[in-house]
Amino acid sequence: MTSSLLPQGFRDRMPPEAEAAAQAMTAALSAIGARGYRRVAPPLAEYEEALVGRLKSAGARDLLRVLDPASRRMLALRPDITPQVGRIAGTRLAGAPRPLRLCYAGTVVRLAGGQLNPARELTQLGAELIGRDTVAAAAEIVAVAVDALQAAGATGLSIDLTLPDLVDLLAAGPLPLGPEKRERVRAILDAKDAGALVAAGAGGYLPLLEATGPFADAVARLRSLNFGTLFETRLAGLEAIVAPLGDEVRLTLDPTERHGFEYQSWFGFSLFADGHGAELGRGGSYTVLHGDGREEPAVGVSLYPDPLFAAPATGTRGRLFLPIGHRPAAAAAARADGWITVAAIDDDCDPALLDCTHRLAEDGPQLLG
Ligand SMILES: N[C@@H](Cc1c[nH]c[nH+]1)C(=O)O
Repeated sequence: MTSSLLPQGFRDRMPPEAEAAAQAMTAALSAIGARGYRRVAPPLAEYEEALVGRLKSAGARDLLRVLDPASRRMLALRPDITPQVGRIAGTRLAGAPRPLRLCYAGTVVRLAGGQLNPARELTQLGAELIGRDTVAAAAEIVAVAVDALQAAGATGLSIDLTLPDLVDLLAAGPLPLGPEKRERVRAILDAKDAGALVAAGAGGYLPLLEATGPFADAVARLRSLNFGTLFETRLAGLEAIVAPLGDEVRLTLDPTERHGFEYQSWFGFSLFADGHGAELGRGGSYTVLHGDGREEPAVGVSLYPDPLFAAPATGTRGRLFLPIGHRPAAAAAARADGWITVAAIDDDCDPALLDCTHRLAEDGPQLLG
């Protein structure tokens, strides 16, 4: 039925999913806020060029556009809130002290759904740390992401790390490649196509394809390639970023993964949780462009928590039916105690049909028989 009422990739969120979503979003945002991130709320639509112009190497991909009759200009619905936060940091908050910590939550819209997830409207919430992209800044963002996902109810987290600009780093040093060849080699590595790599004359990059998997093993394998000090600095950086995490977060490394990391620079990561095949978040280091051409380093994370919300909201005791003539003070006390109350409006109201689990009696809530 919805499919005929709503465009493909858009859907209604219904109880209990919508309730679980609201609750989990609040919990995740307060976990981020508790680490000093101030909330910003940029608009759903902007001028198209403003949406793509603020992050270095962000392309005009994936935009759902509308012609605005008022300004006669092209507007785009935001596919990602990070560039908007970059715009705010580079304009209104250009003079604010650094590092600048900002967080956000809202809806983003894609031109087309992904292979795994056909949704075109997604909830995105996240945190951006602007003014630094050091190992310490990245470590904080990873910790914030873990806190926020756990607050939203995710368990069994795993993080897949990547080095988005690895090809540029190696091409300028130990594995020389002309600029014209780099894009091709990046695409081949992304597709993990060993044959094509050799055919493209970039056989030196082959060991990178094998250095994928559990973090410690993959780092050891990469380290043994002896690609020079700059590369070694990157590996040590990754180790320092994840060192505080402890054993409860599983770690993997896929050094050549670039899909979804179009504007990230030296560091990128994706987040997963038990029971959910789809990625729950993604982040990394990037560059904010200011109006005067200045570039500023930043690191951040965006969570896409929709898959977590299929579970019913937790932390409430149940739905308590309030019969006609109940004492309002008793009902208020029950709500304060975590009950959801559903009051009878007239004698026709049936507690079972109203999804109630309990009824408010003289001596308190009673299980409905
Ligand atoms: N907004 C990016 C992730 C990100 C946040 N900050 C830096 N990178 C995404 O959704 O892919």
